[in-house]
Amino acid sequence: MSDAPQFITILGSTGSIGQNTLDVVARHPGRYRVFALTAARQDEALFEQCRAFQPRVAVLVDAAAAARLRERVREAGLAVEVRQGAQALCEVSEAPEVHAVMAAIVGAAGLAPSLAAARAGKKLLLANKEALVVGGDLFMDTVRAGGATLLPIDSEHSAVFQSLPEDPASWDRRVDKIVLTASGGPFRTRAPGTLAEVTPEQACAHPNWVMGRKISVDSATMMNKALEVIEARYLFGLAPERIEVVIHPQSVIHSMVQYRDGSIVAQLGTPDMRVPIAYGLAWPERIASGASALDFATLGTLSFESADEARFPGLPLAWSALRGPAGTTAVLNAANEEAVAAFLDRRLRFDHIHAVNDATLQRVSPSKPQSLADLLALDEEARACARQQVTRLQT
Ligand SMILES: NC(=O)C1=CN([C@@H]2O[C@H](COP(=O)(O)OP(=O)(O)OC[C@H]3O[C@@H](n4cnc5c(N)ncnc54)[C@H](OP(=O)(O)O)[C@@H]3O)[C@@H](O)[C@H]2O)C=CC1
Ligand SMILES: CC(=O)[C@@H](O)[C@H](O)COP(=O)(O)O
Ligand SMILES: [Mn+2]
Repeated sequence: MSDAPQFITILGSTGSIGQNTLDVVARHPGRYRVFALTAARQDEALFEQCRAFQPRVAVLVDAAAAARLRERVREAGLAVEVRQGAQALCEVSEAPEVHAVMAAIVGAAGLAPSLAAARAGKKLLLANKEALVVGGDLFMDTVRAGGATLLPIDSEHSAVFQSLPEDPASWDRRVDKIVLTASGGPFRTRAPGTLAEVTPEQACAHPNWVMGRKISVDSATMMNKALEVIEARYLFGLAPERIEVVIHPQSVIHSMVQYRDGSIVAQLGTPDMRVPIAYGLAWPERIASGASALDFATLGTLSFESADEARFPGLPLAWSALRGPAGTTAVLNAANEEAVAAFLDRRLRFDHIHAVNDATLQRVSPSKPQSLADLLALDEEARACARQQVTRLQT
């Protein structure tokens, strides 16, 4: 590495992953500088980050929030250029000064700027799993064509990446299967018959991780793991049947790779996203993350169980969507985003999230998406269908 600091764009800097990324960046001021910080509408939080990290650019998607931030930045005399709108997210992802882009927007809204970073050949640190679930092969083709370096930030995929051999060309030959661990979420032992009554607050109370609301609900339905199976399929190129899920309630083993000879290599650690973030930022080096290491003397029992399909009916949708025509995973993602938003808004029962996803998959038939425009059109078609299902289930 040269001595000059590397410039980083953090998409979704006000979120859980964004804040953890800034925590790691702050520990290494000589190594990293912030080029751009972005958010949807939280101008107060973004202003505080601008004061602390002095980025060159700050982006807000919401116009009124951007106007407020521009005014605050001017009053404070900060040398930060404030830009507004979704196109500005792509501009700060592909800017020539930028070395790495942390993709930490939640949902399909992160697809276009992630693709912009990939096309521009950046080091792309991918937390935004929905972007890959929607983009699929087109996403991976863009990474290859752009000469980008794609590093997974999702804890399970970082664990798999750390457990795989260095040479991707040998993965298919040497690896038997990938085993993703799942916590089982807050309702792992709750009677399935009572899931109709759970509240957004209960669903967001993850047992091991502090995360944004959307992914927390996904963990509670195990749709997070379904999205992660799809994410693993595209990242690592193994057939879907060679990707398994096991419930491991302690979230200490972050995932595993089983080799042809029966050996299993795993990555372990305390549940702290600063570890995969620091790994991705510094790869192939290792830098301090701020996380504490495991203490085996006090760790206690590590346990494992299989996922009950009656309790978690969304999990098998990962494999069925991967078996469907190209674009099916984008339909599943769009339905789930709409269903989770409706649940968080108290317009949909928790156990109806799966009903919306399943019904949307049955009603929307994708034709092979060839471009970002095709994907966005498919995403919108599936959302419209999912919204109809939400309305149907309300009445
Ligand atoms: N949190 C975690 O520990 C983990 C998260 N991930 C993944 O990382 C991604 C981010 O998750 P998390 O940090 O929890 O999410 P949060 O909800 O905490 O943060 C989301 C960020 O994205 C911004 N944002 C939301 N909608 C838009 C939009 N339409 N356009 C532009 N920006 C937008 C938000 O801005 P604003 O604040 O203004 O709303 C915020 O900065 C998700 O894909 C998630 O699945 C993966 C593994 C672990
Ligand atoms: C931290 C992280 O990567 C999350 O995706 C986490 O894994 C969620 O936990 P579960 O989905 O296993 O409950
Ligand atoms: Mn994860």
